[in-house]
Amino acid sequence: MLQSSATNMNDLTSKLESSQNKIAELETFRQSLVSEVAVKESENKDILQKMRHVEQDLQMTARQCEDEIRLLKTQHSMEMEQLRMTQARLKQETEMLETKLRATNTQLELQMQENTSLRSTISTQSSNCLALESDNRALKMKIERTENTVTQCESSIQSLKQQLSESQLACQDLEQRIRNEETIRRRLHNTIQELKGNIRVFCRVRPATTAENASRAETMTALIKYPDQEGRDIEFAHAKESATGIQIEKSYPFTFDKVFQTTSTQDDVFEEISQLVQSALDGYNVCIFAYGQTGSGKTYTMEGPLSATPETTGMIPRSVLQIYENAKALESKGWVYTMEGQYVEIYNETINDLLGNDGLDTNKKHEIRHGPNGKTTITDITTAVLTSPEKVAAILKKAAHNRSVGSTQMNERSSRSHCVFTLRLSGKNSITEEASEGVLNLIDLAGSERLSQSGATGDRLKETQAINKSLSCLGDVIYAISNKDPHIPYRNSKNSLGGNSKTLMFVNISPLMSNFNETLCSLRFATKVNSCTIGTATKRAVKS
Ligand SMILES: Nc1ncnc2c1ncn2[C@@H]1O[C@H](COP(=O)(O)OP(=O)(O)OP(=O)(O)O)[C@@H](O)[C@H]1O
Repeated sequence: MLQSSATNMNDLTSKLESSQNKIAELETFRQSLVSEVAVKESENKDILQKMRHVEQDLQMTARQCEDEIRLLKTQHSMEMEQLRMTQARLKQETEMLETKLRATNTQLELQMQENTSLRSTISTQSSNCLALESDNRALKMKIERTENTVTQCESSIQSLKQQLSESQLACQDLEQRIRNEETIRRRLHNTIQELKGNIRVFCRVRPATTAENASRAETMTALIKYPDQEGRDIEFAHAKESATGIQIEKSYPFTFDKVFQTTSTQDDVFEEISQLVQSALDGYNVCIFAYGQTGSGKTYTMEGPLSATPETTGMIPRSVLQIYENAKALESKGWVYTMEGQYVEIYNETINDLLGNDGLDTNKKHEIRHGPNGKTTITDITTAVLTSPEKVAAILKKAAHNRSVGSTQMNERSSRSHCVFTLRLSGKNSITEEASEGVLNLIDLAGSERLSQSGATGDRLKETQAINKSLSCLGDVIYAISNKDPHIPYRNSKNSLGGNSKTLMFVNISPLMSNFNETLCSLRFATKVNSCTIGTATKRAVKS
Protein backbone atom coordinates (compact mmCIF):
# COMPACT_ATOMS: atom_id res chain seq x y z
CA MET A 1 0.00 0.00 0.00
CA LEU A 2 2.82 2.30 0.91
CA GLN A 3 4.29 1.41 -2.39
CA SER A 4 1.14 2.42 -4.16
CA SER A 5 0.98 5.65 -2.21
CA ALA A 6 4.58 6.39 -3.04
CA THR A 7 3.79 5.73 -6.67
CA ASN A 8 0.83 8.04 -6.40
CA MET A 9 3.01 10.57 -4.70
CA ASN A 10 5.44 10.39 -7.51
CA ASP A 11 2.75 10.73 -9.98
CA LEU A 12 1.32 13.69 -8.23
CA THR A 13 4.75 15.28 -7.93
CA SER A 14 5.42 14.81 -11.60
CA LYS A 15 1.96 16.16 -12.33
CA LEU A 16 2.63 19.10 -10.10
CA GLU A 17 5.94 19.72 -11.78
CA SER A 18 4.30 19.60 -15.24
CA SER A 19 1.53 21.87 -14.04
CA GLN A 20 4.05 24.27 -12.61
CA ASN A 21 5.88 24.18 -15.89
CA LYS A 22 2.68 24.77 -17.65
CA ILE A 23 1.83 27.67 -15.30
CA ALA A 24 5.31 29.12 -15.91
CA GLU A 25 4.74 28.74 -19.64
CA LEU A 26 1.32 30.27 -19.28
CA GLU A 27 2.78 33.10 -17.14
CA THR A 28 5.34 33.73 -19.83
CA PHE A 29 2.60 33.57 -22.41
CA ARG A 30 0.41 35.93 -20.26
CA GLN A 31 3.25 38.37 -19.93
CA SER A 32 3.87 38.26 -23.64
CA LEU A 33 0.14 38.74 -24.11
CA VAL A 34 0.12 41.69 -21.62
CA SER A 35 3.01 43.27 -23.44
CA GLU A 36 1.31 42.47 -26.67
CA VAL A 37 -1.96 43.99 -25.23
CA ALA A 38 0.01 47.05 -24.16
CA VAL A 39 1.42 47.32 -27.67
CA LYS A 40 -1.99 46.71 -29.07
CA GLU A 41 -3.58 49.23 -26.68
CA SER A 42 -1.08 51.85 -27.69
CA GLU A 43 -1.73 50.90 -31.33
CA ASN A 44 -5.39 51.01 -30.50
CA LYS A 45 -4.99 54.45 -29.00
CA ASP A 46 -3.25 55.56 -32.13
CA ILE A 47 -5.90 53.99 -34.20
CA LEU A 48 -8.63 55.59 -32.06
CA GLN A 49 -6.76 58.84 -32.31
CA LYS A 50 -6.64 58.35 -36.07
CA MET A 51 -10.26 57.26 -36.13
CA ARG A 52 -11.28 60.44 -34.28
CA HIS A 53 -9.34 62.42 -36.80
CA VAL A 54 -10.86 60.43 -39.58
CA GLU A 55 -14.29 60.82 -37.96
CA GLN A 56 -13.77 64.55 -37.65
CA ASP A 57 -12.61 64.63 -41.24
CA LEU A 58 -15.56 62.52 -42.18
CA GLN A 59 -17.98 64.78 -40.29
CA MET A 60 -16.49 67.77 -41.96
CA THR A 61 -16.63 66.08 -45.29
CA ALA A 62 -20.24 64.99 -44.57
CA ARG A 63 -21.20 68.54 -43.65
CA GLN A 64 -19.51 69.83 -46.75
CA CYS A 65 -21.22 67.10 -48.72
CA GLU A 66 -24.63 67.95 -47.20
CA ASP A 67 -24.11 71.62 -48.00
CA GLU A 68 -23.12 70.65 -51.48
CA ILE A 69 -26.08 68.29 -51.75
CA ARG A 70 -28.47 71.05 -50.53
CA LEU A 71 -26.96 73.43 -53.02
CA LEU A 72 -27.17 70.82 -55.70
CA LYS A 73 -30.77 70.02 -54.71
CA THR A 74 -31.72 73.72 -54.86
CA GLN A 75 -29.96 74.00 -58.18
CA HIS A 76 -31.67 70.79 -59.27
CA SER A 77 -35.15 71.95 -58.25
CA MET A 78 -34.54 75.29 -59.96
CA GLU A 79 -33.33 73.52 -63.03
CA MET A 80 -36.31 71.13 -62.79
CA GLU A 81 -38.71 74.12 -62.51
CA GLN A 82 -37.06 75.73 -65.50
CA LEU A 83 -37.23 72.43 -67.28
CA ARG A 84 -40.97 72.08 -66.49
CA MET A 85 -41.61 75.60 -67.72
CA THR A 86 -39.61 74.98 -70.83
CA GLN A 87 -41.46 71.70 -71.29
CA ALA A 88 -44.89 73.42 -70.91
CA ARG A 89 -43.85 76.20 -73.31
CA LEU A 90 -42.57 73.65 -75.72
CA LYS A 91 -45.82 71.67 -75.39
CA GLN A 92 -47.86 74.82 -76.04
CA GLU A 93 -45.68 75.72 -78.98
CA THR A 94 -45.95 72.17 -80.25
CA GLU A 95 -49.76 72.29 -80.00
CA MET A 96 -49.89 75.62 -81.74
CA LEU A 97 -47.60 74.35 -84.37
CA GLU A 98 -49.76 71.23 -84.76
CA THR A 99 -52.93 73.35 -85.10
CA LYS A 100 -51.12 75.56 -87.57
CA LEU A 101 -49.98 72.50 -89.37
CA ARG A 102 -53.48 71.08 -89.54
CA ALA A 103 -54.86 74.41 -90.81
CA THR A 104 -52.09 74.66 -93.28
CA ASN A 105 -52.81 71.10 -94.38
CA THR A 106 -56.52 71.90 -94.84
CA GLN A 107 -55.63 75.08 -96.67
CA LEU A 108 -53.24 73.14 -98.73
CA GLU A 109 -55.94 70.61 -99.59
CA LEU A 110 -58.35 73.40 -100.45
CA GLN A 111 -55.73 75.13 -102.50
CA MET A 112 -55.06 71.86 -104.25
CA GLN A 113 -58.79 71.38 -104.93
CA GLU A 114 -59.06 74.98 -106.07
CA ASN A 115 -56.05 74.44 -108.13
CA THR A 116 -57.64 71.41 -109.74
CA SER A 117 -60.92 73.24 -110.39
CA LEU A 118 -59.02 76.30 -111.61
CA ARG A 119 -57.10 74.08 -113.94
CA SER A 120 -60.34 72.60 -115.29
CA THR A 121 -61.91 76.12 -115.43
CA ILE A 122 -58.88 77.38 -117.29
CA SER A 123 -59.20 74.55 -119.76
CA THR A 124 -62.98 75.17 -120.13
CA GLN A 125 -62.39 78.92 -120.36
CA SER A 126 -59.80 78.51 -122.97
CA SER A 127 -62.16 76.34 -125.02
CA ASN A 128 -64.93 78.89 -124.30
CA CYS A 129 -62.59 81.63 -125.30
CA LEU A 130 -62.08 79.92 -128.59
CA ALA A 131 -65.84 79.59 -129.04
CA LEU A 132 -66.34 83.23 -127.99
CA GLU A 133 -63.74 84.37 -130.41
CA SER A 134 -65.60 82.63 -133.19
CA ASP A 135 -68.92 84.02 -131.83
CA ASN A 136 -67.37 87.44 -131.68
CA ARG A 137 -66.40 87.16 -135.30
CA ALA A 138 -69.95 86.05 -136.16
CA LEU A 139 -71.42 88.89 -134.05
CA LYS A 140 -69.22 91.46 -135.70
CA MET A 141 -70.59 90.28 -139.00
CA LYS A 142 -74.12 90.39 -137.56
CA ILE A 143 -73.60 93.93 -136.20
CA GLU A 144 -72.50 95.01 -139.62
CA ARG A 145 -75.64 93.46 -141.07
CA THR A 146 -77.82 94.98 -138.23
CA GLU A 147 -76.30 98.40 -138.81
CA ASN A 148 -77.39 98.10 -142.37
CA THR A 149 -80.89 97.03 -141.20
CA VAL A 150 -81.04 99.91 -138.64
CA THR A 151 -80.36 102.37 -141.41
CA GLN A 152 -83.18 100.77 -143.38
CA CYS A 153 -85.43 100.76 -140.23
CA GLU A 154 -84.78 104.42 -139.54
CA SER A 155 -86.10 105.27 -142.91
CA SER A 156 -89.15 102.97 -142.36
CA ILE A 157 -89.72 104.54 -138.86
CA GLN A 158 -89.91 107.84 -140.51
CA SER A 159 -92.58 106.58 -142.87
CA LEU A 160 -94.34 104.72 -139.96
CA LYS A 161 -94.44 107.94 -137.91
CA GLN A 162 -96.16 109.49 -140.83
CA GLN A 163 -98.62 106.54 -140.87
CA LEU A 164 -99.10 106.78 -137.06
CA SER A 165 -100.14 110.40 -137.13
CA GLU A 166 -102.59 109.47 -139.91
CA SER A 167 -103.84 106.51 -137.75
CA GLN A 168 -104.25 108.74 -134.68
CA LEU A 169 -106.49 110.99 -136.67
CA ALA A 170 -108.42 107.89 -137.85
CA CYS A 171 -108.58 106.65 -134.22
CA GLN A 172 -110.14 109.87 -132.99
CA ASP A 173 -112.64 109.52 -135.76
CA LEU A 174 -113.31 105.87 -134.72
CA GLU A 175 -113.73 106.84 -131.04
CA GLN A 176 -116.37 109.33 -132.04
CA ARG A 177 -118.02 106.55 -134.08
CA ILE A 178 -117.84 104.17 -131.05
CA ARG A 179 -119.61 106.78 -128.91
CA ASN A 180 -122.28 107.13 -131.56
CA GLU A 181 -122.55 103.34 -131.79
CA GLU A 182 -122.81 103.01 -127.98
CA THR A 183 -125.85 105.27 -128.17
CA ILE A 184 -127.26 103.10 -130.99
CA ARG A 185 -126.39 99.90 -129.00
CA ARG A 186 -128.29 101.19 -125.99
CA ARG A 187 -131.25 101.96 -128.18
CA LEU A 188 -131.12 98.53 -129.90
CA HIS A 189 -130.48 96.61 -126.68
CA ASN A 190 -133.48 98.21 -125.05
CA THR A 191 -135.60 97.65 -128.14
CA ILE A 192 -134.76 93.93 -127.92
CA GLN A 193 -135.60 93.93 -124.21
CA GLU A 194 -138.90 95.67 -124.97
CA LEU A 195 -139.71 93.19 -127.77
CA LYS A 196 -139.17 90.31 -125.34
CA GLY A 197 -142.14 91.64 -123.27
CA ASN A 198 -142.10 93.42 -119.98
CA ILE A 199 -142.79 90.69 -117.47
CA ARG A 200 -140.60 87.77 -118.15
CA VAL A 201 -140.62 84.70 -115.94
CA PHE A 202 -137.67 82.44 -115.22
CA CYS A 203 -138.33 79.21 -113.37
CA ARG A 204 -135.58 77.78 -111.16
CA VAL A 205 -135.68 74.33 -109.57
CA ARG A 206 -133.41 74.03 -106.58
CA PRO A 207 -131.54 70.76 -105.87
CA ALA A 208 -132.39 68.69 -102.80
CA THR A 209 -130.18 69.80 -99.91
CA THR A 210 -127.72 67.47 -98.15
CA ALA A 211 -130.07 67.30 -95.14
CA GLU A 212 -133.02 66.39 -97.39
CA ASN A 213 -130.96 63.71 -99.13
CA ALA A 214 -130.09 62.28 -95.73
CA SER A 215 -133.73 61.97 -94.67
CA ARG A 216 -135.63 59.18 -96.48
CA ALA A 217 -139.04 60.85 -96.44
CA GLU A 218 -137.70 64.08 -97.94
CA THR A 219 -135.66 62.34 -100.63
CA MET A 220 -138.82 61.57 -102.52
CA THR A 221 -138.30 64.08 -105.28
CA ALA A 222 -141.03 64.78 -107.81
CA LEU A 223 -140.54 63.56 -111.37
CA ILE A 224 -139.33 66.62 -113.29
CA LYS A 225 -138.69 66.62 -117.05
CA TYR A 226 -137.18 69.32 -119.25
CA PRO A 227 -138.51 68.27 -122.68
CA ASP A 228 -137.26 71.02 -125.03
CA GLN A 229 -133.76 71.93 -126.20
CA GLU A 230 -134.08 75.69 -125.61
CA GLY A 231 -134.63 75.22 -121.86
CA ARG A 232 -138.07 76.85 -121.70
CA ASP A 233 -140.33 73.89 -120.85
CA ILE A 234 -140.75 72.02 -117.60
CA GLU A 235 -142.98 69.05 -116.92
CA PHE A 236 -143.89 68.35 -113.31
CA ALA A 237 -145.28 64.90 -112.69
CA HIS A 238 -146.90 63.22 -109.73
CA ALA A 239 -145.25 59.82 -109.61
CA LYS A 240 -145.90 56.76 -107.50
CA GLU A 241 -143.30 54.07 -106.91
CA SER A 242 -144.71 50.52 -106.95
CA ALA A 243 -143.40 47.00 -107.44
CA THR A 244 -143.78 47.42 -111.20
CA GLY A 245 -141.69 50.60 -111.20
CA ILE A 246 -142.47 54.32 -111.23
CA GLN A 247 -146.01 55.14 -112.37
CA ILE A 248 -146.86 58.66 -113.44
CA GLU A 249 -150.30 59.59 -112.11
CA LYS A 250 -150.57 63.03 -113.70
CA SER A 251 -148.19 65.30 -115.57
CA TYR A 252 -148.32 69.15 -115.52
CA PRO A 253 -146.48 70.92 -118.35
CA PHE A 254 -145.43 74.62 -118.11
CA THR A 255 -143.53 76.98 -120.39
CA PHE A 256 -141.57 80.02 -119.27
CA ASP A 257 -138.97 82.36 -120.78
CA LYS A 258 -136.29 80.18 -119.25
CA VAL A 259 -136.17 77.12 -117.02
CA PHE A 260 -133.12 76.56 -114.84
CA GLN A 261 -132.61 72.95 -113.83
CA THR A 262 -131.26 71.74 -110.47
CA THR A 263 -127.76 71.69 -111.94
CA SER A 264 -127.83 75.31 -113.12
CA THR A 265 -125.25 77.54 -111.50
CA GLN A 266 -125.53 81.15 -110.30
CA ASP A 267 -123.32 82.04 -113.32
CA ASP A 268 -125.86 80.43 -115.71
CA VAL A 269 -128.69 82.41 -114.11
CA PHE A 270 -126.85 85.73 -114.08
CA GLU A 271 -125.86 85.34 -117.74
CA GLU A 272 -129.58 85.43 -118.56
CA ILE A 273 -130.40 88.51 -116.47
CA SER A 274 -127.25 90.59 -117.06
CA GLN A 275 -128.71 92.26 -120.18
CA LEU A 276 -131.78 93.32 -118.22
CA VAL A 277 -129.61 94.67 -115.40
CA GLN A 278 -127.72 96.70 -118.03
CA SER A 279 -131.00 98.47 -118.94
CA ALA A 280 -130.96 100.24 -115.55
CA LEU A 281 -127.75 102.00 -116.63
CA ASP A 282 -129.49 103.01 -119.84
CA GLY A 283 -132.23 104.79 -117.89
CA TYR A 284 -134.93 102.16 -117.41
CA ASN A 285 -136.77 100.98 -114.32
CA VAL A 286 -135.76 97.37 -113.88
CA CYS A 287 -137.42 95.12 -111.34
CA ILE A 288 -136.27 91.56 -110.64
CA PHE A 289 -138.09 89.63 -107.96
CA ALA A 290 -138.04 86.09 -106.63
CA TYR A 291 -141.34 84.35 -105.83
CA GLY A 292 -141.87 80.94 -104.30
CA GLN A 293 -142.68 79.06 -101.16
CA THR A 294 -140.40 79.11 -98.13
CA GLY A 295 -137.24 77.14 -98.73
CA SER A 296 -137.60 77.09 -102.53
CA GLY A 297 -134.32 78.96 -103.11
CA LYS A 298 -135.36 82.65 -103.43
CA THR A 299 -132.71 83.97 -101.05
CA TYR A 300 -130.11 81.64 -102.57
CA THR A 301 -130.92 83.02 -106.02
CA MET A 302 -131.13 86.69 -105.06
CA GLU A 303 -128.46 86.97 -102.36
CA GLY A 304 -126.54 83.68 -102.37
CA PRO A 305 -126.05 81.22 -99.51
CA LEU A 306 -124.98 82.37 -96.02
CA SER A 307 -121.25 81.93 -96.63
CA ALA A 308 -121.15 82.66 -100.34
CA THR A 309 -118.11 82.11 -102.56
CA PRO A 310 -117.49 83.98 -105.85
CA GLU A 311 -119.24 81.03 -107.58
CA THR A 312 -122.33 80.96 -105.34
CA THR A 313 -122.84 84.67 -104.77
CA GLY A 314 -126.37 85.74 -105.71
CA MET A 315 -128.01 88.04 -108.27
CA ILE A 316 -128.06 91.18 -106.05
CA PRO A 317 -124.28 91.39 -105.44
CA ARG A 318 -123.57 90.28 -109.03
CA SER A 319 -125.93 92.92 -110.50
CA VAL A 320 -124.52 95.73 -108.38
CA LEU A 321 -120.97 94.74 -109.27
CA GLN A 322 -121.78 94.48 -112.99
CA ILE A 323 -123.43 97.90 -112.94
CA TYR A 324 -120.47 99.36 -111.08
CA GLU A 325 -118.00 97.86 -113.59
CA ASN A 326 -120.05 98.90 -116.63
CA ALA A 327 -120.45 102.43 -115.26
CA LYS A 328 -116.64 102.59 -114.84
CA ALA A 329 -116.11 101.30 -118.40
CA LEU A 330 -118.57 103.88 -119.74
CA GLU A 331 -116.46 106.69 -118.22
CA SER A 332 -114.14 106.41 -121.27
CA LYS A 333 -117.18 107.15 -123.44
CA GLY A 334 -118.02 110.30 -121.48
CA TRP A 335 -120.58 108.87 -119.02
CA VAL A 336 -120.38 109.72 -115.32
CA TYR A 337 -122.84 107.93 -113.01
CA THR A 338 -123.89 108.49 -109.43
CA MET A 339 -125.32 105.44 -107.68
CA GLU A 340 -127.47 105.43 -104.60
CA GLY A 341 -128.61 102.31 -102.80
CA GLN A 342 -131.53 101.68 -100.43
CA TYR A 343 -132.40 98.40 -98.77
CA VAL A 344 -135.74 97.88 -97.03
CA GLU A 345 -137.58 95.02 -95.45
CA ILE A 346 -141.36 94.80 -95.58
CA TYR A 347 -142.43 92.85 -92.54
CA ASN A 348 -146.10 92.55 -91.54
CA GLU A 349 -146.96 95.46 -93.93
CA THR A 350 -144.38 97.66 -92.12
CA ILE A 351 -141.34 99.05 -93.85
CA ASN A 352 -138.01 98.68 -92.00
CA ASP A 353 -134.78 100.39 -93.06
CA LEU A 354 -132.07 97.71 -93.44
CA LEU A 355 -129.31 100.32 -93.78
CA GLY A 356 -130.19 102.18 -90.55
CA ASN A 357 -127.29 102.75 -88.17
CA ASP A 358 -128.53 101.05 -85.01
CA GLY A 359 -129.90 97.80 -86.37
CA LEU A 360 -133.64 97.70 -87.09
CA ASP A 361 -135.57 100.63 -85.62
CA THR A 362 -139.08 99.16 -85.92
CA ASN A 363 -140.63 102.24 -84.25
CA LYS A 364 -139.59 104.48 -87.14
CA LYS A 365 -142.46 104.76 -89.66
CA HIS A 366 -141.72 104.85 -93.38
CA GLU A 367 -144.27 105.54 -96.12
CA ILE A 368 -144.26 104.94 -99.86
CA ARG A 369 -144.86 108.10 -101.93
CA HIS A 370 -145.68 108.09 -105.64
CA GLY A 371 -144.54 111.39 -107.15
CA PRO A 372 -146.26 113.06 -110.12
CA ASN A 373 -143.14 112.37 -112.28
CA GLY A 374 -143.67 108.61 -111.82
CA LYS A 375 -140.91 108.43 -109.19
CA THR A 376 -141.67 106.21 -106.20
CA THR A 377 -139.90 107.11 -102.96
CA ILE A 378 -139.93 105.93 -99.33
CA THR A 379 -139.88 108.53 -96.58
CA ASP A 380 -137.09 108.86 -94.02
CA ILE A 381 -135.01 106.05 -95.45
CA THR A 382 -131.18 105.71 -95.45
CA THR A 383 -129.60 106.27 -98.85
CA ALA A 384 -126.03 105.01 -99.34
CA VAL A 385 -123.97 106.66 -102.08
CA LEU A 386 -122.04 103.82 -103.70
CA THR A 387 -118.60 105.01 -104.64
CA SER A 388 -116.68 101.71 -104.69
CA PRO A 389 -117.31 97.93 -104.84
CA GLU A 390 -116.16 97.82 -101.17
CA LYS A 391 -118.94 100.26 -100.20
CA VAL A 392 -121.41 98.03 -102.09
CA ALA A 393 -120.17 94.93 -100.23
CA ALA A 394 -120.38 96.80 -96.91
CA ILE A 395 -124.04 97.84 -97.34
CA LEU A 396 -125.06 94.33 -98.48
CA LYS A 397 -123.36 92.94 -95.35
CA LYS A 398 -125.10 95.47 -93.12
CA ALA A 399 -128.50 94.65 -94.66
CA ALA A 400 -127.94 90.89 -94.25
CA HIS A 401 -127.10 91.49 -90.59
CA ASN A 402 -130.20 93.61 -90.01
CA ARG A 403 -132.59 91.38 -91.91
CA SER A 404 -135.12 89.71 -89.68
CA VAL A 405 -135.06 85.98 -90.01
CA GLY A 406 -137.67 83.81 -88.32
CA SER A 407 -138.47 80.17 -88.39
CA THR A 408 -141.46 78.03 -89.30
CA GLN A 409 -141.96 74.33 -89.61
CA MET A 410 -141.17 74.60 -93.32
CA ASN A 411 -137.64 75.95 -93.21
CA GLU A 412 -135.25 76.75 -90.40
CA ARG A 413 -133.94 79.91 -92.03
CA SER A 414 -137.34 80.92 -93.19
CA SER A 415 -137.59 84.54 -94.14
CA ARG A 416 -140.89 86.08 -93.19
CA SER A 417 -140.34 89.40 -94.89
CA HIS A 418 -140.01 90.90 -98.35
CA CYS A 419 -136.63 92.47 -99.00
CA VAL A 420 -136.27 95.23 -101.57
CA PHE A 421 -132.88 96.46 -102.74
CA THR A 422 -133.14 99.65 -104.81
CA LEU A 423 -130.30 101.09 -106.84
CA ARG A 424 -130.86 104.54 -108.39
CA LEU A 425 -128.54 105.42 -111.24
CA SER A 426 -128.14 108.92 -112.65
CA GLY A 427 -125.82 109.25 -115.62
CA LYS A 428 -124.59 112.26 -117.59
CA ASN A 429 -122.54 112.23 -120.76
CA SER A 430 -120.39 115.32 -121.04
CA ILE A 431 -119.48 114.54 -124.68
CA THR A 432 -122.89 113.69 -126.17
CA GLU A 433 -124.82 115.71 -123.54
CA GLU A 434 -127.13 112.72 -122.98
CA ALA A 435 -128.53 111.99 -119.51
CA SER A 436 -130.25 108.98 -118.01
CA GLU A 437 -131.95 108.02 -114.77
CA GLY A 438 -132.56 104.35 -114.11
CA VAL A 439 -133.70 102.30 -111.16
CA LEU A 440 -132.87 98.69 -110.40
CA ASN A 441 -135.14 96.94 -107.91
CA LEU A 442 -134.03 93.52 -106.71
CA ILE A 443 -136.62 91.85 -104.51
CA ASP A 444 -136.49 88.73 -102.37
CA LEU A 445 -140.14 88.05 -101.52
CA ALA A 446 -141.30 86.26 -98.39
CA GLY A 447 -142.36 82.62 -98.64
CA SER A 448 -145.63 82.18 -100.58
CA GLU A 449 -146.83 79.01 -98.83
CA ARG A 450 -150.46 78.65 -97.91
CA LEU A 451 -151.52 78.84 -94.26
CA SER A 452 -152.48 75.17 -93.96
CA GLN A 453 -149.02 74.08 -95.18
CA SER A 454 -146.89 76.34 -93.00
CA GLY A 455 -148.44 75.10 -89.74
CA ALA A 456 -148.15 78.66 -88.39
CA THR A 457 -150.08 79.86 -85.31
CA GLY A 458 -150.22 83.05 -83.19
CA ASP A 459 -147.75 85.76 -84.33
CA ARG A 460 -146.51 83.49 -87.10
CA LEU A 461 -150.09 83.13 -88.39
CA LYS A 462 -150.41 86.96 -88.43
CA GLU A 463 -147.11 87.21 -90.36
CA THR A 464 -148.19 84.55 -92.88
CA GLN A 465 -151.53 86.32 -93.39
CA ALA A 466 -149.73 89.63 -94.03
CA ILE A 467 -147.38 87.93 -96.49
CA ASN A 468 -150.25 86.26 -98.32
CA LYS A 469 -152.14 89.55 -98.45
CA SER A 470 -149.19 91.43 -99.92
CA LEU A 471 -148.49 88.65 -102.43
CA SER A 472 -152.13 88.50 -103.53
CA CYS A 473 -152.00 92.31 -103.95
CA LEU A 474 -148.95 91.76 -106.16
CA GLY A 475 -151.14 89.44 -108.28
CA ASP A 476 -153.92 92.08 -108.34
CA VAL A 477 -151.49 94.75 -109.57
CA ILE A 478 -150.14 92.51 -112.33
CA TYR A 479 -153.65 91.54 -113.53
CA ALA A 480 -154.87 95.15 -113.38
CA ILE A 481 -151.94 96.37 -115.47
CA SER A 482 -152.29 93.54 -118.00
CA ASN A 483 -156.06 94.17 -118.35
CA LYS A 484 -155.33 97.89 -118.86
CA ASP A 485 -157.64 98.52 -115.91
CA PRO A 486 -157.91 102.32 -115.33
CA HIS A 487 -157.71 101.72 -111.58
CA ILE A 488 -154.47 100.01 -110.72
CA PRO A 489 -154.41 99.07 -107.03
CA TYR A 490 -150.80 100.10 -106.37
CA ARG A 491 -151.59 101.23 -102.88
CA ASN A 492 -153.11 97.85 -101.93
CA SER A 493 -149.67 96.50 -101.36
CA LYS A 494 -146.46 98.14 -100.24
CA ASN A 495 -144.41 96.16 -102.74
CA SER A 496 -146.51 97.01 -105.78
CA LEU A 497 -144.98 97.23 -109.24
CA GLY A 498 -144.73 100.20 -111.57
CA GLY A 499 -146.04 99.79 -115.09
CA ASN A 500 -142.98 101.44 -116.56
CA SER A 501 -140.68 98.77 -115.13
CA LYS A 502 -138.96 96.09 -117.11
CA THR A 503 -139.87 93.23 -114.87
CA LEU A 504 -138.47 89.75 -114.43
CA MET A 505 -139.89 87.25 -112.01
CA PHE A 506 -138.04 84.19 -110.75
CA VAL A 507 -140.41 81.45 -109.72
CA ASN A 508 -138.35 79.31 -107.37
CA ILE A 509 -139.57 75.77 -106.80
CA SER A 510 -138.61 72.89 -104.56
CA PRO A 511 -137.94 69.44 -106.13
CA LEU A 512 -139.51 67.58 -103.19
CA MET A 513 -142.62 65.45 -103.52
CA SER A 514 -143.79 66.81 -100.13
CA ASN A 515 -143.94 70.33 -101.65
CA PHE A 516 -145.77 69.15 -104.84
CA ASN A 517 -149.05 71.07 -104.30
CA GLU A 518 -147.29 74.29 -103.27
CA THR A 519 -144.99 73.99 -106.31
CA LEU A 520 -148.02 73.59 -108.62
CA CYS A 521 -149.58 76.75 -107.09
CA SER A 522 -146.34 78.70 -107.68
CA LEU A 523 -146.02 77.44 -111.28
CA ARG A 524 -149.69 78.32 -112.03
CA PHE A 525 -149.28 81.83 -110.57
CA ALA A 526 -146.06 82.28 -112.57
CA THR A 527 -147.82 81.18 -115.78
CA LYS A 528 -150.49 83.85 -115.23
CA VAL A 529 -147.79 86.47 -114.62
CA ASN A 530 -145.95 85.34 -117.73
CA SER A 531 -149.07 85.68 -119.87
CA CYS A 532 -149.38 89.39 -118.88
CA THR A 533 -148.31 91.99 -121.41
CA ILE A 534 -148.19 95.18 -119.46
CA GLY A 535 -147.14 97.54 -122.22
CA THR A 536 -143.80 98.91 -123.32
CA ALA A 537 -141.43 100.16 -120.70
CA THR A 538 -140.30 103.67 -121.32
CA LYS A 539 -136.99 105.22 -120.64
CA ARG A 540 -137.24 107.97 -118.06
CA ALA A 541 -137.19 111.33 -119.79
CA VAL A 542 -134.41 113.37 -118.29
CA LYS A 543 -133.42 116.88 -119.21
CA SER A 544 -129.67 117.06 -119.44
N1 LIG B 1 -129.75 76.49 -106.57
C1 LIG B 1 -129.41 76.02 -105.38
N2 LIG B 1 -128.30 75.26 -105.23
C2 LIG B 1 -127.95 74.76 -104.02
N3 LIG B 1 -128.65 74.97 -102.89
C3 LIG B 1 -129.77 75.71 -102.96
C4 LIG B 1 -130.20 76.27 -104.20
N4 LIG B 1 -131.33 76.96 -103.97
C5 LIG B 1 -131.59 76.83 -102.66
N5 LIG B 1 -130.66 76.09 -102.06
C6 LIG B 1 -130.62 75.73 -100.62
O1 LIG B 1 -131.94 75.41 -100.22
C7 LIG B 1 -132.24 75.94 -98.93
C8 LIG B 1 -133.42 76.90 -98.98
O2 LIG B 1 -133.10 78.00 -99.84
P1 LIG B 1 -133.45 79.52 -99.49
O3 LIG B 1 -133.17 79.84 -98.05
O4 LIG B 1 -132.79 80.35 -100.50
O5 LIG B 1 -135.01 79.49 -99.69
P2 LIG B 1 -136.03 80.71 -99.65
O6 LIG B 1 -137.01 80.47 -100.72
O7 LIG B 1 -135.28 82.01 -99.68
O8 LIG B 1 -136.70 80.56 -98.24
P3 LIG B 1 -137.40 81.73 -97.40
O9 LIG B 1 -138.70 82.04 -98.04
O10 LIG B 1 -137.53 81.13 -96.06
O11 LIG B 1 -136.46 82.91 -97.42
C9 LIG B 1 -130.97 76.65 -98.46
O12 LIG B 1 -130.23 75.73 -97.67
C10 LIG B 1 -130.22 76.92 -99.75
O13 LIG B 1 -128.82 77.00 -99.53
